[in-house]
Amino acid sequence: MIAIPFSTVFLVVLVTVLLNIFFFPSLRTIKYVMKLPGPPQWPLIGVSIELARTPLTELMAYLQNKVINGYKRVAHVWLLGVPMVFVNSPQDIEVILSSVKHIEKGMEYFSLKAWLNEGLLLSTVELITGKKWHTRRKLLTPTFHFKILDDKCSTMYSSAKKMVENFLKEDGKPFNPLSKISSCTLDVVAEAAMGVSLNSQDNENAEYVSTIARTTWAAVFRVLNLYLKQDWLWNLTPIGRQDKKDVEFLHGFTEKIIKERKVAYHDELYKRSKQGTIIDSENDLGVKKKQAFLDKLLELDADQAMSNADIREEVDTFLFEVSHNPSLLVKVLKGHNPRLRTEYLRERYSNKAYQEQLEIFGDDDREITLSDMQNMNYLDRFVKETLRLYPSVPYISRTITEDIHLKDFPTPIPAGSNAIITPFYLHRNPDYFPDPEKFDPDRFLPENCAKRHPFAYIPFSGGPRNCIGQKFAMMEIKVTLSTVLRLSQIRAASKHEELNLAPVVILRNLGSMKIQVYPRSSSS
Ligand code: HEM
Repeated sequence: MIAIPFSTVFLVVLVTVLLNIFFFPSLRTIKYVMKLPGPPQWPLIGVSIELARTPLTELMAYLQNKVINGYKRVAHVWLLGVPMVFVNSPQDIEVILSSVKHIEKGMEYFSLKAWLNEGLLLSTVELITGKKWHTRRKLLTPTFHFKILDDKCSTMYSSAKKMVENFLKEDGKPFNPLSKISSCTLDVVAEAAMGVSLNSQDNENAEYVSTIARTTWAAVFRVLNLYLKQDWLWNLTPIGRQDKKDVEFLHGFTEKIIKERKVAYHDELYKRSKQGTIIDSENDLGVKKKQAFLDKLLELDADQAMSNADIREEVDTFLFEVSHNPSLLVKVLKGHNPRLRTEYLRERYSNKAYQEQLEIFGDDDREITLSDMQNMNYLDRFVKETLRLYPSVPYISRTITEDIHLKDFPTPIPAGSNAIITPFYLHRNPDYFPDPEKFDPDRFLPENCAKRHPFAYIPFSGGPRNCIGQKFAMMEIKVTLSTVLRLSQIRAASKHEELNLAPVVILRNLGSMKIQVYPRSSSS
């Protein structure tokens, strides 16, 4: 038997491990990235060790010190061989986001893949047909048309009303509203986009909401500890094993929704065919009817244009996106802003927003309509300003497949790097938002917006891969806030200092965020 020296075995193991955990960019990418500005760091390993050690709640401050402050345009850091290029100015961000070339999502999104697969958020351009994302986006865009949303006001209003009733059951005692808001949003999206009643507000789906929170946390943990990228290594860890179970649970939940709607859809189809009316996409006048999201997918399923797995990845993606709204609503309700503190909602701003509701509805407790919403100009600015300070997507990333040449900038951002945009800091750029920490809805008066660069404010991203659900999201937020303001009064019960923001895929508060809710009397 030939004796293999221990040093050779050690070397082979080391190389295998390195090959599994390290990324190897091309020499050309390395050459150009090294020419870009950036903080002092180890070559290629970069900030990997520091990042793995940084607690989630300190991550935003860490990024600010490392790659935002002092870098008006571009800064690079390395993460286990991955070149991360932070792009900080609206002019340069526009070049990336508005391009049809740079639409491939960044490397970091791999950690959501097991759950969301090739749904719209993560899907890229297919190698063979070059079409996956384009085809799906084109298909799904009409399902968020305002004509479809028009019918959804009523669903949104009754869910919001139920949420306020649940708030009021707390009898004015301090409580964390997140789970109640999440259940309300889940119900709205399930009903409005999928045609399924979930009754989450009666506490039936609390596990789904908490599992999403755990899965997104695990996804961020994995990116920060990038040596866990390989599935075999990830599945060896306790967090990885729990994550696998969670993803199975989330998939089971969506499959149940699809199955339920499928039965109802085919029943409807059967009834119509018996009555001699066809359930197709044209109305009596021969005008193309807009279909809601899940029905559109089921129609394609019936035509065998989409498989069960295709439908599930889209439904998973849309249900995941639901988690943006609760995170935002909590921030609005809690009113965490250093300048305004606990009096924020009760006093100046909420009074203004409430006065607007009074002007529209008076004492009438009727449902809200789309045309009411068009008159809520102040509420609109209020929500936009909240999204400026607390964009629920604080970090956007793209894999760069072709060099990007920025205007008046000596070095290209080379193909093979990851371009990163941070709306959280972009929205705090004093060149575009003077005194950036000040909460001031009037920044969004038309005359003030007209002067601003269009890519200085991008809570819903921009360009071809912007948020497909933004009209739906804005509508739901406004219906919910209008209902909350009309029916109740809110006080923040925890202090601004107790806030602990962390980018857990979306921007979450890991600190305390209790509120107190009282009925709105006509005199208040
Ligand atoms: C306050 C609420 C929301 C905010 C701030 C928000 C923000 C965003 C942002 C910034 C992106 C781009 C992400 C990236 O490029 O990595 C995005 C994408 C997306 N959003 Fe939203 N979103 C919200 C609510 C929703 C809702 C309610 C839905 C669906 C019902 C939705 C569906 C999507 C989808 C499918 C994409 C991927 C689009 C694509 O890549 O083509 N979003 N969203």
